[in-house]
This record gives sequence, C-alpha cells and structure tokens, in this order.
Amino acid sequence: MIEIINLKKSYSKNEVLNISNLKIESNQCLGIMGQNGSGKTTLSEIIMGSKKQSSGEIKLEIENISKNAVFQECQFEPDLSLKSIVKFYKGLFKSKEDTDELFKRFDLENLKRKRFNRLSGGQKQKFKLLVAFINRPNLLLLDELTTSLDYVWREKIHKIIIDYVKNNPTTVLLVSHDVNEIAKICNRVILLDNGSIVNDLNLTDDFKKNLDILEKEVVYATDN
Ligand SMILES: Nc1ncnc2c1ncn2[C@@H]1O[C@H](COP(=O)(O)OP(=O)(O)OP(=O)(O)O)[C@@H](O)[C@H]1O
Repeated sequence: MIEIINLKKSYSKNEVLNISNLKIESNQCLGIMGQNGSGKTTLSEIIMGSKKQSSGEIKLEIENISKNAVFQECQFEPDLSLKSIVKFYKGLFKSKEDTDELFKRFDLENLKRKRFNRLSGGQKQKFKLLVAFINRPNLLLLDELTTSLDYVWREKIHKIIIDYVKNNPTTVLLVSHDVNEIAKICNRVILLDNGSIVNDLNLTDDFKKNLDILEKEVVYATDN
C-alpha cells in the first residue's frame, strides 16, 4: 500500500500539487490523467522518490520494494550498444533476469549491437521498457509509455504489461492521456486538475464498456 497524506509541492511560491489523501493498494494499476501541467509527472516522480515534496508524507508499504520507471525524457549513454546498456543494468541490479528473452519479447534482438541514439523513437520507447523490466520491479511508473509507438506495438506493449502484472505482483502508476490505454491496463484512475485530485474512479468491467463516460468524466473534471 502507498499512502499519501497532505502532500504539497511548490516551485518558488507557485504551488503545483496539493493532495490531502491518496491510498494506492498494492498490486493496483492506477491511471493518472489530467491536462498538460496538471501535476501528473510531479506526483508520480514524488511517489517514486526522484523528486522531493515541499511538505507532507508518503508511506511506501511494499514488501521487498524494487522500483523502476519509464519516462519520455529518460535517456541512456548514447554511444553504448543496447547489449552493453543491458549488461550494465543487469550488473547494477544484480539481476538474474533472462535478458535474451527480454530482447525477444520486445522484438529488439536484431538491434542488440546498435547504439541507443541510432534507434527510432518507437524502438527507444520499447528499449526503455525492456530496461525497466531488468530488476523485475514491483513498483513501476510508466509516464506516457506508448507515445511514439505505432498501433501494433501499442497493443503489444499493453499485452506485455498486462501479462507482467498477472505474473508478478506489481503496483503500476500509468500516466497517460489515452482513455483506451488507461481502461485496458488500469483498475482505477485519478483525474488531476491544477495539482488536486478532482475525480477518483474505479474502472469496473461495466465502466470499461462505456468508455465515452470516462472520456466525459475527464473533460468535465478538467473543464470545471
Ligand atoms: N522544475 C520545475 N520548475 C518549475 N515549475 C515546474 C517544474 N517542473 C514542473 N513544473 C510545473 O509544475 C506543474 C506541473 O507539471 P507536471 O510536469 O507535473 O505536469 P503534467 O501533468 O505531467 O504535464 P504534461 O501532461 O504536460 O506532461 C506545471 O505547471 C509545470 O510548469
């Protein structure tokens, strides 16, 4: 379980996040939606510990916690081959993961010797997720994961994540602007507006059949 109490974040005197209470059950896939600048990345980075809050408390009660994240901006040493990057992270995490299988899963076997900065946008995105799996995280942040992926790979990545979560107890934070993606992967979604949670929805199967309702909730929550 992750519990957030009276969390605030300001830059200079500008408050960008103000969340009085949020509980995220373990092994839950939480979608985080909201307009540009509403605080999604700030909230998820604070939960992951890569950014510090101005005040408030975050309790991370996850057994044997292993974290990882995929961000738009995350980059790797541009001149290293994918194989070398994976070797580096495998060593860093002291991981026993079968990385050949990971290369296969993401259809990147033929690019092992290529440098990261020579990959296309979509290939980079797939590779970032491959690296995020090396330490078998049980807390995983995916921030705009499928931006720059084609339709086929977007679907494949959704399946890879759903299968991973089925086989490994994981708390997933999925930041996305895509209602379909959220509905496919998450069982709950929070909507942020101006740094506050303005809606918190359980994504039941019935709800998922009526995605236009979710779309309306997103528009309503952020227009009012
Ligand atoms: N380093 C920073 N310094 C000053 N302001 C910042 C900084 N990082 C973020 N902000 C501000 O905090 C607010 C929330 O930004 P954040 O990146 O969390 O939004 P977001 O919902 O993830 O947006 P997007 O959908 O555009 O990625 C914005 O107003 C942004 O300008």
